[in-house]
Amino acid sequence: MLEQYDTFKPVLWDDEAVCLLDQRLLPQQHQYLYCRSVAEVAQAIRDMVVRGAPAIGITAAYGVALAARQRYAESATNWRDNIEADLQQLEGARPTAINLHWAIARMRDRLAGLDGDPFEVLLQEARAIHEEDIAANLKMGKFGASLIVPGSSVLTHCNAGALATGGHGTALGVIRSARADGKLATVYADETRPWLQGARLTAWELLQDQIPVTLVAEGAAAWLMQQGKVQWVIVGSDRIVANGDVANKIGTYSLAVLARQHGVKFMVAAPTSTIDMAVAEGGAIPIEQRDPAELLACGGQRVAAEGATAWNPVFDVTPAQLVDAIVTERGIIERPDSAKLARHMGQHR
Ligand SMILES: CSC[C@@H](O)[C@@H](O)C(=O)COP(=O)(O)O
Repeated sequence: MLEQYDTFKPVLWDDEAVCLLDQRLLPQQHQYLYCRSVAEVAQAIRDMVVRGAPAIGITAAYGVALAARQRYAESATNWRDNIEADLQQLEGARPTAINLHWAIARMRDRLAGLDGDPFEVLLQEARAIHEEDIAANLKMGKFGASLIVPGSSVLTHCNAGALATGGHGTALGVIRSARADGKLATVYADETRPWLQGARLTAWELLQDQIPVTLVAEGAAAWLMQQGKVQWVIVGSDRIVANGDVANKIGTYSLAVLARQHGVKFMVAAPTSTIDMAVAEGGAIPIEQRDPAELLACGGQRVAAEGATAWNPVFDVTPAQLVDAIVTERGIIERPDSAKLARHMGQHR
């Protein structure tokens, strides 16, 4: 399935290395970065070579396979103890996306019972995580598209596409499916400062699939909605917690407030690997703060006045009350709350 599915592949395994389409360089350059050690994988996640919650989970899973090969070669008896430092290094790469922790926890469970050389088994587990993510996105794309009335226009934020996942995408998976059903009029994409995931990545990715896209500055969203130009905001998520609160790219919360004000529907598309039932409410989600320099510059060029400082949280939390639908590979949760999330995740209350 992996081999046939994508027109481009953000994450690949290539015998000796985890190969990452360097998303810092898109859309101008299409270059793969080869990571041959777990330290290189963790660095690539920290530096945004690969980004998007499911994609960093998949990358880390391949990173665990790399680490196991190395640790087993160093010591066939102590590799299981020694690999723990590698797992922690990967977990520490980015704090908000739960998929990273979910994937490493699954790899940790898998390696616990292994005898002999662990590499092949762990590589298969990483491939399974990768393939399951694509399958989940294809399903949620269909569920999400079923909510959209023909002729609708949508606004998306950041990049929650194939680039951010194993393939197909979450929010962009819904958009791809709705477009294939002939339901979509216009797709608007926020440019998404400061990394410009919307302008650089979402626009590029949609155009690869011949889906026209219209960029807007974040500041244009209120006016776009006031003018009646969109019926849905569709976003992905880095972590959905037990009460239905949603962490996603900074600016998502503003869109949800604006959507409610203007009678626009708000959809979150994410696999169940993004749902963290161990956290009760959004206030407890760790929010990544990145270097203020990312905000003070654009395209590597300082734009802010010398002496200005910046505050750079890169995610925010949208309260569940502002969400009309969470869509996963299992189905649709309308107007999410704790009881509905628990039912969806098979936890009886
Ligand atoms: C399917 S991706 C969902 C989210 O990870 C995405 O919307 C997002 O916020 C990505 O942030 P990024 O900082 O680019 O990793």
